[in-house]
Amino acid sequence: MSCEKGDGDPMEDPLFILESGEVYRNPTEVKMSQIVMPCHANHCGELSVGQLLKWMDSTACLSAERHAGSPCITASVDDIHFEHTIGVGQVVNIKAKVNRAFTSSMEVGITVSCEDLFSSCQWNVCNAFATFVARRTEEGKVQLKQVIPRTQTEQMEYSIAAERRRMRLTHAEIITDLLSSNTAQLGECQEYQGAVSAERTRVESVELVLPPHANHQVSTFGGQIMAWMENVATIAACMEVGVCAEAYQGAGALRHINSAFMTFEVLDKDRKPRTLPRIRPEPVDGKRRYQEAIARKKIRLDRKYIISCKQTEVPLSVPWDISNQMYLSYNNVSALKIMAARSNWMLSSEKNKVSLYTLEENQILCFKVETHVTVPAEQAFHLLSDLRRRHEWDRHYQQCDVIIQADEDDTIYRVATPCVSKGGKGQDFILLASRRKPCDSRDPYLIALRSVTLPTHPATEDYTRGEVLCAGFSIWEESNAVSKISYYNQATPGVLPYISNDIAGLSSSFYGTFHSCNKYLEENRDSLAVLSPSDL
Ligand SMILES: CCCC(=O)SCCNC(=O)CCNC(=O)[C@H](O)C(C)(C)COP(=O)(O)OP(=O)(O)OC[C@H]1O[C@@H](n2cnc3c(N)ncnc32)[C@H](O)[C@@H]1OP(=O)(O)O
Repeated sequence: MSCEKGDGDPMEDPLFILESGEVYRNPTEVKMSQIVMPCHANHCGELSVGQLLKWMDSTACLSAERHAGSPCITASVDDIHFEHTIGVGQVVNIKAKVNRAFTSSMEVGITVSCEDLFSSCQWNVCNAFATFVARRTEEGKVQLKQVIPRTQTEQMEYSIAAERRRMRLTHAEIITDLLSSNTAQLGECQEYQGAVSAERTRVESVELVLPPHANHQVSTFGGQIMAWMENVATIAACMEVGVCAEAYQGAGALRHINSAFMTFEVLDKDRKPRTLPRIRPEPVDGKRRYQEAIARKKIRLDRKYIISCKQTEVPLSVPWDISNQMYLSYNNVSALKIMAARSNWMLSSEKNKVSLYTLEENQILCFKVETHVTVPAEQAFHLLSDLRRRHEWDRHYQQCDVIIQADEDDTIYRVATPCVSKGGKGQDFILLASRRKPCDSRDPYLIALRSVTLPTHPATEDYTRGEVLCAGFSIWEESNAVSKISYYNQATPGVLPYISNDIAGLSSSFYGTFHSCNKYLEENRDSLAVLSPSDL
């Protein structure tokens, strides 16, 4: 844990001075601070996670309602990783703001930090994303107003919120696919000596919903339900605890309310993780749950590895497999969105209406080439997203083959490029191309590219294996007939030989290549059938 004194990231500051000089505060931001008292603590004297979830839910609900202007309800909360425990006497600071509104639902970003008042130390505890839905009215489903992102951070969050939504709405499908395609790899339920029967860890609690458990809409607080769930999970605790909440009234039937999977790490007296006894699952359903728990663990680890790591910490090429396809695709698109949302791009040069921008951050050079074409954005998107046609305008794409058509939006290609030095070898790249159409008029069309590794396509002697960390196109519709095309590339050592001359010389083949790109797009502006690789 690092002790950070001070005001934190200026981009995160609620009062932000815009380029126009205007002082800006996010209108949906809600902040709440609480001192942790013994009544909030668990048996270890630390703030109970359930209590924290309650506070987070209340803060986020206020933020959602401030945006919606009407009552809202918690639909779901994405995985949360709690990085630190919080002790009695410490202060919890919770900040929530609406990142993006869709139709009737909105994503609320929540950050929790902890503060020791007497030492002025503060540290991050967790970041979470919750989805709130505006309650239907007599007229039906509510159409929320759009969020207008103003700062760079807000623009990034707005843009990536669409990707997170895509992921959360397909989460159940990922688990099903992983179970059906990968059962053998997930591991069989083995017999272990001293294993504890799963039935022995079962804990049930019945709670009577009383007025203090209700929210201002006089229904049970989502956070309260999460707190009750955390309570039973703590009593049952092994590594992953499945919790199901059901409700009934009088002699009425049980109604499923919510399910959650909580992961606990048990520490020994030296605060080191303890090895826990194995679980012996019950037959049939128990074995299914056991397999599902292994699948979820794999997904959690993939998510943590691929999504939570900082760009600079992830190895350039991540192994691709069907179970992490969704996260790699997310990572691919969100990395490009983050690069595109940066506001500190410097114009290096301009020629024939093609502009070259550079950006240097953490000693990594990124560049952006921007141009306008008289081609509708959707057509440009189709033409540019089929990498097999890129040789028609980019001489670096000597050969390009589809290796895997993962789904309609994700394709893995092998691209071979000519050698750039005398007597040297050409390079080849295994690239994941992820395409996205806009969710609304504030989104561009996107084609994101990054390297992946595939056991079926190892490096060969004939080529040097190159790697792309983050590259791709964003295509904005400027009018029905005109689009703005931006090409981005984060220069890894493998890509540098192709660009260093241009950046230094501020001219030559960049402009040639993008001039050819314009020509290619304009010549194919009216081509009727543009095949996507999946049509093959
Ligand atoms: C995490 C803690 C949750 C709890 O503790 S439960 C206690 C508090 N919450 C509640 O009582 C909510 C109970 N649930 C409900 O009322 C409904 O399921 C809910 C959330 C209104 C959705 O109703 P539906 O019939 O599915 O309505 P719909 O298909 O028109 O969807 C409305 C919008 O909600 C979104 N949605 C539904 N389930 C989701 C989920 N699991 N995660 C993220 N988003 C979700 C859905 O995409 C739709 O969004 P949009 O309108 O297109 O913007």
